[in-house]
Amino acid sequence: MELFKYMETYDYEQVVVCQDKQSGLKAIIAIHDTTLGPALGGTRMWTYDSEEAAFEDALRLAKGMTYKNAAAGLNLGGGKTVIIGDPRKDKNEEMFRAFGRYIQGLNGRYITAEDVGTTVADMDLIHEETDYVTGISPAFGSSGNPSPVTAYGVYVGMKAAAKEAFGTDSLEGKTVAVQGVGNVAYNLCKHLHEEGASLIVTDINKEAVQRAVDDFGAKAVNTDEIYSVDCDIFAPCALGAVINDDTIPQIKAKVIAGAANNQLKETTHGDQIAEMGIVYAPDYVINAGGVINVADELYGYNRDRAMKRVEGIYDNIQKVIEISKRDGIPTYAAADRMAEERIERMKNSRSQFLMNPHNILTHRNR
Ligand SMILES: NC(=O)C1=CN([C@@H]2O[C@H](COP(=O)(O)OP(=O)(O)OC[C@H]3O[C@@H](n4cnc5c(N)ncnc54)[C@H](O)[C@@H]3O)[C@@H](O)[C@H]2O)C=CC1
Ligand SMILES: CC(C)CC(=O)C(=O)O
Repeated sequence: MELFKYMETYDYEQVVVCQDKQSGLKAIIAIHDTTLGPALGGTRMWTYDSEEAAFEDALRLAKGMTYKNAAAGLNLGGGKTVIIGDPRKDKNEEMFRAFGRYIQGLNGRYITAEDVGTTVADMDLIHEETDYVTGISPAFGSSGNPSPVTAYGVYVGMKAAAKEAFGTDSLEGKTVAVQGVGNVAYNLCKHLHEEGASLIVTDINKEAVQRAVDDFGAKAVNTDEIYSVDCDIFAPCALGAVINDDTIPQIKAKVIAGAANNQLKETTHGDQIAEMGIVYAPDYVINAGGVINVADELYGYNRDRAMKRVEGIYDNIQKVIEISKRDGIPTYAAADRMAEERIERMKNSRSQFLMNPHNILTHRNR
């Protein structure tokens, strides 16, 4: 990858590479755009096949956060971190504290939270070094683990997409195929099960699958079978790029609505599923519940206020569908248009993010 060329093409502001020999920290903080406010986005810890793959993931995820935060109406820009390593084996206290110092060094331009491979306990360690972290333990006046709230947002967004595809937003009797039953999807399955949906699940982690089978009567399938199962709704809730040339011909679902970031491998795949008549709930619109919840910490966390805003994901998915019909474009492009228009409007009134008292996480107890 030619980093500067890539940054220039997609308008990235900053990429910070962090290395701490003692703890083994190797992290990439990507800040895409701070027009709307400080860049807020989670920290993913994952074993990447190459450094290039880690850079690509950080960059793509950071840009996704710019669009997610803009589309959700938050006064936040987009950024994301990836830490290279195995979250089951390579974590230690010094690593997250060293990472916290790097975040502190950015002086509020970037605020972190959980993502795949990181937990509330990791965020608490980061908080030892910086206030620019959300999703820490509720004892600090924080919102805690964002995953259940992300799941609730995906659930209400899925209902809005179902209304478009099936004429009703009831999910009772619908079959939902869920790819990955981790932190978000387990909670999503709970909502779906409670409403009377049938579940088909897969995961590379056998214990996660067994839990969904035991708790929700889900049917388990192999990881490569999930695309082709007979279902009404496909919910990608693992990693990105799963809507691609190989998988699209297998998909029988009428709706794609899930938590995973960057579900479309390329935008052309969004065009293809639209041509097939599939209602696609754009990933960054439907999975904004977690960031809406943690962002509420900037105002002194209020769960009722945050949850009310998360419920707005239903309306936001409807709005995207309306724009898609009005302008004759696929839903992914409609979501991009909605986000870009908001950023553009704000760009006219101010450019780069400047620190002000509302962006400092001073409302919590230490
Ligand atoms: N946690 C949150 O609040 C948010 C998460 N997301 C996105 O949602 C997705 C899921 O996030 P979490 O539930 O937090 O992560 P998680 O790590 O708890 O769950 C992901 C699950 O996917 C499984 N998985 C990985 N590769 C797989 C494959 N090829 N096939 C089947 N299963 C596979 C993993 O074993 C794991 O159980 C990620 O893409 C994340 O970026 C988006 C917004 C917020
Ligand atoms: C987990 C969220 C709090 C933020 C994030 O990184 C995301 O929405 O992908």
